Amino acid sequence: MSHVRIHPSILSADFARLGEELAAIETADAAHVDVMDNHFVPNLTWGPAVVERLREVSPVPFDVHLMIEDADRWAPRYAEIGCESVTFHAEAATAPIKLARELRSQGARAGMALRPATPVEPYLDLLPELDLLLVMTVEPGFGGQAFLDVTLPKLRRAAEAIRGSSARVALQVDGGISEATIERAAEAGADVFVAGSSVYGAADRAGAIEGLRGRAAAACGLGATR
Ligand SMILES: O=C(CO)[C@@H](O)[C@H](O)COP(=O)(O)O
Ligand SMILES: [Fe+2]
Repeated sequence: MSHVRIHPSILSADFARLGEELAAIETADAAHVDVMDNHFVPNLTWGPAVVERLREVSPVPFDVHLMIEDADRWAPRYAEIGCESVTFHAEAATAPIKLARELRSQGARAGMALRPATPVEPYLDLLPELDLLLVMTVEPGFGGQAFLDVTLPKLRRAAEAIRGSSARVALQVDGGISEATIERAAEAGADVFVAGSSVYGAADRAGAIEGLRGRAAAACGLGATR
């Protein structure tokens, strides 16, 4: 059984057909939903009203990635509308422990994300409060960017800290994940892979998902079975 999880990002989907685009990734482990406010990042997507309706039609759970300021105020709303996992940025949360506890108390998995230049060390004591740690492998804001190899040492240190802790924390990577890069991220210790352009840019979305899953699982030395 592989613990590799593939989360296609609907940021690269056709926004005029989001319901169908979610149906096209039913073999994925979750849909990655990027929420941007044009303040924390220079881009704007959707808010809770749109995400709530999309969740109602989605065949897969929602992994929400909040690239917004004032995360303390808005993140709980995404748990309330039924998103299974809610990830806020460490740089945007005033009280990350309180926020993570609030998300968990609402039944969601609590995730915390780090920009490429944000070190992981100041946050290691928070691992028991989290279900997921997201190491951004591009600067947040846009799909289709090149994977930043400079983030790999941080990913390795995060993986080592998670292995050394009693906390069960998934290690997610997001940005530039493709068949050319996923093995590097898997070898460094990631187990949840966000992929936008490499899944939605492919004609066969299910094939792209299985291709990524197989490569990541092989890189982890686990074989491709789920
Ligand atoms: O959070 C983000 C971008 O800020 C991502 O989730 C992107 O949507 C990933 O897209 P690709 O790099 O895989 O094309
Ligand atoms: Fe994302």
